[in-house]
Amino acid sequence: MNRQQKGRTPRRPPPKKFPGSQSDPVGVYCRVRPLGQDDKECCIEVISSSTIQLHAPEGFKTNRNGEYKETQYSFKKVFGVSISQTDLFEHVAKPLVDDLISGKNGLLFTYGVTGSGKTFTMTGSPGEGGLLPRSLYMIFNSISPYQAKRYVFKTDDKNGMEVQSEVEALLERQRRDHVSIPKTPSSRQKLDPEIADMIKTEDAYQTEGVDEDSSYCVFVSYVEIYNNYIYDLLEETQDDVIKPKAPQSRSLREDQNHNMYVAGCMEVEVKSAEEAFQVFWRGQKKRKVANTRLNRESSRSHSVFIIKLAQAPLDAEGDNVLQDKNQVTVSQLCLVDLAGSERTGRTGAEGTRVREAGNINQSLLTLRTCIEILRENQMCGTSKMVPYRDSKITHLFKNYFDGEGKVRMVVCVNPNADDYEETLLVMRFAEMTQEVEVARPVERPICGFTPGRRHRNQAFKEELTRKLVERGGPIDTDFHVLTNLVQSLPPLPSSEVTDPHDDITLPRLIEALENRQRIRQTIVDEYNRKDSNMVSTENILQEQNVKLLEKDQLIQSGKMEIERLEKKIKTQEYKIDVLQKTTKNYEDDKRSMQQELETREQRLHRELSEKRRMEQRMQGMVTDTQHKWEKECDRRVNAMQLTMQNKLWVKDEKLKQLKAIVTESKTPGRPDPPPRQTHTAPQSQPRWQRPSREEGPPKRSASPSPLPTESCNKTVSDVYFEAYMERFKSGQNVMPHSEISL
Ligand SMILES: Nc1ncnc2c1ncn2[C@@H]1O[C@H](COP(=O)(O)OP(=O)(O)OP(=O)(O)O)[C@@H](O)[C@H]1O
Repeated sequence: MNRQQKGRTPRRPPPKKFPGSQSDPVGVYCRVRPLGQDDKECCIEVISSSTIQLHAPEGFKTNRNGEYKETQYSFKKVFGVSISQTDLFEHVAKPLVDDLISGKNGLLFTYGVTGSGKTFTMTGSPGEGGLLPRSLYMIFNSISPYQAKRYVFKTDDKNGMEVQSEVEALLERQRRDHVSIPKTPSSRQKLDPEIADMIKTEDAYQTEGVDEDSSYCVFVSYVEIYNNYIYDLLEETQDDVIKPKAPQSRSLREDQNHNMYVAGCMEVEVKSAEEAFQVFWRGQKKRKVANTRLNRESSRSHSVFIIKLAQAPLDAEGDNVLQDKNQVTVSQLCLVDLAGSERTGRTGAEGTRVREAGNINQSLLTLRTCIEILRENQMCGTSKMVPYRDSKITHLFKNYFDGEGKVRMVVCVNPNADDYEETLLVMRFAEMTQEVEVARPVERPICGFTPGRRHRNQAFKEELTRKLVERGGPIDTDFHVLTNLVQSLPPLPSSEVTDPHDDITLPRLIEALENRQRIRQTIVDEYNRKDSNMVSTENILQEQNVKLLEKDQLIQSGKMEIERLEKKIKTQEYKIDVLQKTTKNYEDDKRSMQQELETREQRLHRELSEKRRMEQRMQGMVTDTQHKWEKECDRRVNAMQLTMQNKLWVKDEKLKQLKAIVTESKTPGRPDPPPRQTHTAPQSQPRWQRPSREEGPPKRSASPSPLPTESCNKTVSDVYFEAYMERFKSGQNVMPHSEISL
């Protein structure tokens, strides 16, 4: 990263434009004054026509709070020490004067540390007039031929302007001349030598925006804001030298167009730049006297010089100012020399000085806060309240920031290293200020009269004079013209006849007279021709007037049509907006319903598959249970069959034994059958009686042994069991033991 890039303050994106109207950023210019004789170290370097670089002086060589040793700041334009007052005026104030004459407002203020050259920039010094005298000079240079007579325009004390008739104005002039009403300094009065050098300038700047069919009038006022109180510097006071009256503070009011103004503030009508500057100087002197009296410095108050320009169209004849208050356009240019920005601690200020510094800082801080909030509102689309009312200076200029004209600021810097810290703060604020946008003022409405009225009227008057001359009009006016005419004719030769035979003198005289007669005739013809030309020109002009009127009407109707269409567009846009919102709502609904549908479908699928699984499981269980029951039934049937077979077998066995017994008893010599073993059948024991542990497991009931040879130590049940097993092995039906009953 190179040195230049390192310290560069990052540029922010351009702010948002005003909705529906064009806007311009606050124009911030930087002027670097030359280093003072006693100043040793310089901390500022102009590195391009729009950038300056601040170098930290010796004591600040370490990086504090992450700041770089060099910091760069960019502005609309940076003027180095060699810039002349003329060039500065041309860049900074001339466009504002152009605007003023075109009926638009402007605000120009100088801002900077004490001693940085604010007053030098605004007021100037002898031989080097500042922006203020140069602006006055340009204004009067442009409007002088079109100025209204004194008191034709009259302020109404409510920030409005009234128009008086020529007669009323004349009466007022006479009244002021005879009654002891304080007079404004006349332009013919000799200029104060102190200021003569400041107002004289070779640069005859003029604006092209002057409307020749309007009449102009300039009013100036000059106020000072000290300790957040407004004082009128042009107020006429009958000062008592012994016991001077304390100056009266003025309040701020809002007019019917919501513009702020200083109530009861003196507005002086001026007819020339010299006169206006004289008024300004009177205010300056008053300021100086107040400063001496109150023991304060001029740099501790803000001074506001307001140039108000009233303009009204001439009537249809192009003769007088139109007597219609609504046709008066009032524009104003405020030239503000702000109090020096400084830290309280720096000058070791005490008591009143601390309060002063506090108030200055407070008002400058409010200015900063207002600018910050404005910028935030514009860049982020927020609508935070801008605290204009917190300070008189911001409250007075509220309209400018709300879109009442161009705002320009000249930041003055002293390259002296001692001012480094304060200059840093000033630079930051100034750079931020240029990010604020101010709505461009609207164009003045066009008046319905034909242009060129003033010239036509003047030409008509001249012609009338000439006609009067020819017809022997008023002597005092036409004598001069008549003399000129006679002088322009060739001189008559001498008519003295000394000799009766002189035939030269008379014919020469006759010839000269004939010559004069011819010239006269030519002049008369020329006049007649011009007269007829004039008539035809007037006819053409009248025709053109009619055409212009028609065009004006067309423009008016066009404007109305545009307005109507704009309204329609707005309505349609509103409808589109509503429809878009409705569509969006429907789409949202549709989307949520589709989502709901999908969720339900998924749930249904899940439930179906669950059901199928359940069915399969139930099917399996049914089959299992069926199998089990079939098996059980089979088992039970088999068991029943076995029981029955066993019973049959037992019966058979019994029968067989009985048969054998019967047969043996019939057959002699046959050995006795083995003694029949008696057994204690478990059945003999009652069913409810549990056998005791000593008795051991319940004994099987004895039954007759099928194999008597082994029956000596076997129980009947053992015998049965073995027989049963044998039968089982041989595949015969067996009877479960439990089913055996004897
Ligand atoms: N660009 C410049 N060229 C020459 N001299 C200058 C320039 N700027 C300022 N000065 C001189 O510097 C001195 C201080 O300037 P000035 O009074 O204008 O400062 P300031 O900012 O108005 O101070 P304060 O805040 O005290 O009113 C004056 O003597 C002035 O002539």
